[in-house]
Amino acid sequence: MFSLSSTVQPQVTVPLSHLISAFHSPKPVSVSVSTSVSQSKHRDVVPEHEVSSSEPALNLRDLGLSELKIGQIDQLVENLLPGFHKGRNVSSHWHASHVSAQSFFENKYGHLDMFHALRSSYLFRQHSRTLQRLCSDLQYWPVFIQSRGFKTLKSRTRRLQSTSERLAETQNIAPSFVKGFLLRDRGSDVESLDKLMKTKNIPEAHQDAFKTGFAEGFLKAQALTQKTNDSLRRTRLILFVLLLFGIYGLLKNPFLSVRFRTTTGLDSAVDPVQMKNVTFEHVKGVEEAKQELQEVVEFLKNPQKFTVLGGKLPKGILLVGPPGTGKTLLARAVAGEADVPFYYASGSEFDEMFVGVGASRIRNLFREAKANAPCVIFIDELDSVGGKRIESPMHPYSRQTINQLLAEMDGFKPNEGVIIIGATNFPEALDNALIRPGRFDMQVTVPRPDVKGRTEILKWYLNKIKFDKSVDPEIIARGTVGFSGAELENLVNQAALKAAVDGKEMVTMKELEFSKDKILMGPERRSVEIDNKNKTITAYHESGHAIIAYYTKDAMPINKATIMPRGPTLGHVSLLPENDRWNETRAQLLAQMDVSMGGRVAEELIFGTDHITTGASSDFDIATKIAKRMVTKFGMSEKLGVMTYSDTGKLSPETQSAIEQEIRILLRESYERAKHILKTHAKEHKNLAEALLTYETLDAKEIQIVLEGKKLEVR
Ligand SMILES: Nc1ncnc2c1ncn2[C@@H]1O[C@H](COP(=O)(O)OP(=O)(O)OP(=O)(O)O)[C@@H](O)[C@H]1O
Ligand SMILES: [Zn+2]
Repeated sequence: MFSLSSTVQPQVTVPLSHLISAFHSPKPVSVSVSTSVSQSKHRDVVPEHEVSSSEPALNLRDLGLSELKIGQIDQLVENLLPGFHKGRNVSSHWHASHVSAQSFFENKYGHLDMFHALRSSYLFRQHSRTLQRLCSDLQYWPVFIQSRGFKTLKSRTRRLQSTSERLAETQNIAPSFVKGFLLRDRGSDVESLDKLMKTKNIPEAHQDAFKTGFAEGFLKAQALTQKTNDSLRRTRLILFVLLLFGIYGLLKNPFLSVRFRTTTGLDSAVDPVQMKNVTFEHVKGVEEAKQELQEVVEFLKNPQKFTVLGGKLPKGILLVGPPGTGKTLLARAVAGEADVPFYYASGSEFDEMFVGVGASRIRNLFREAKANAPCVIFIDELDSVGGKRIESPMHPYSRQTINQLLAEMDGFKPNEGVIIIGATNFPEALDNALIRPGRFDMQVTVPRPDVKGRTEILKWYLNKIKFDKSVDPEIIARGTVGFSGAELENLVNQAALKAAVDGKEMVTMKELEFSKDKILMGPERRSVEIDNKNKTITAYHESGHAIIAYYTKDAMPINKATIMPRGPTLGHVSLLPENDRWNETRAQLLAQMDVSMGGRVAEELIFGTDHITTGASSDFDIATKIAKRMVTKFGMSEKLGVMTYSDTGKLSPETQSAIEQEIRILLRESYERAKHILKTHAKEHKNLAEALLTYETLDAKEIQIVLEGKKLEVR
């Protein structure tokens, strides 16, 4: 029985739409008019169009409803669409063509095609409310209209195609939830129902009831499938929205986006770094470089001013200097002073193993920069991208990358407002094409800071921490010859850390000295147990150096003496030049040799020739180097004259032995002078060694107190 009780009805709303789309045959009606009439009788030969015109019946059979009695179908439709039958005969402008189609149906099946009405526009006009209500849950209106469209277009052209092809077609064009229904193996469904009734020997009288029951079950199953499909669709939609949000978030988050971009490689974008907070004020001890870059700042501030006068500024500026001297900082300061975007790139970023990636990164960088001119592009480690174009398996595509860089630099006019600043530690490694006029044609040297520069840098970084009034940055600056800005910053930072570890409130000279020694000679080795004998030898050895330094006129002033093991040494004496030495006199060089000799002389005098140690080897290294340079480079040997001897290995044996002879004499004389001083100041030597054994480390003032024969205050 087709009982569409109120409890079943909600479920029926689902298959109704199926029924509608399945039964819907919206091919142009005029076609079916002309063909159906003329060929409807030839059953055995089934021409193309007849298959089409019988499509509704096929669909009915799909449901196993083909043999339902008219009365039963009426009942079903009445239950689905109350009042439907009353309005059936209302004419519409489509009506005429429907009649012919209907008459064909009638000829074929012996009854009227009730469901035909369901498909007509008339139905919607008359029963829009009811249908709307039925379909509202899952919004079938659009679905219905859609299915109408695709059927019209496709069904006519592929009628003779095999079933499998049809299925494939259906799969492509049908809305997903209709597919399940359409894909059903039509023939087998019908057969199985008919077969079932035969095999079960169902009597004629009960066959109707059986079919009704079957149809009911079918409708329920369809409802269930629809529900499942629907919730699946909803889940998919939610996942899709979540995915979209995820991608959006990924692109918005700067940290993630950077990572994302670097991994995408080819189309990686470049973001400028605005460096408003970095100005020339932040870069200390490189006054000349700052002055040279000042005009670039002016240009970036006002490019028109330069263009009007016809002046041309360099496109590229090469900052040359050792690591950590502030090249990056200077470039940032240029952008900061001019208040323009700063694009940072490191040469190694362009050095890619993959073809074209490096070149494409350069392209992106310049494209972005040009769009945001005036601006500064900074390429750190320029030598790793712009090095001499040597083919190497490690950098297979470097040639491409550097060619791209050259092309980009040629690609814009000098006054376009883009300034490229490159930095390198090895200018000689750069490709010549890069440093010719029109590319990096301006070179600015950024040297290691001198004592004044170092003092300024130390003051600058000391001002960022808490430090004691007694701290004299100049003393530290004098003891840190050759330190770069970065190393001095590190020194101050290490001192602050040391003070914090020791629980001090402020950084004093002690911490600064400590961190200086740590950087110069490695960390202290407090845990090393040194026996008293070795400690004593070390104390006399170091005191020997200190005594010579103290009593030799041209030696550098003493800064500190210690017998605390540090790095590879057991102790050391540090001397401070009053100033950076640009030149050294003969007397100063000899004094340095004498001070070096002091250690071994002390060992020999105190412990005897048999007890001298290996500890003086590095002292002799220093002394020998000085002596050798005096003879072969500085023309300071009377015997060998004012002449330089660069490659001593290629010299004649006589000259070689003459040089050796001279060096030996210089060293022996130095040794003798040191011996003389130590013999003369044996008492002071002993006092100093004992003070070192007691206090381990003595600074310049304490050394002076001891050597003057006064007593040290107990620390
Ligand atoms: N002249 C300086 N004045 C102040 N700070 C400096 C100076 N030089 C270096 N520094 C400090 O050291 C840090 C590192 O310096 P920077 O990166 O600019 O050196 P660099 O010359 O570019 O080194 P590299 O050649 O290794 O890239 C800077 O961020 C800054 O804190
Ligand atoms: Zn020594």
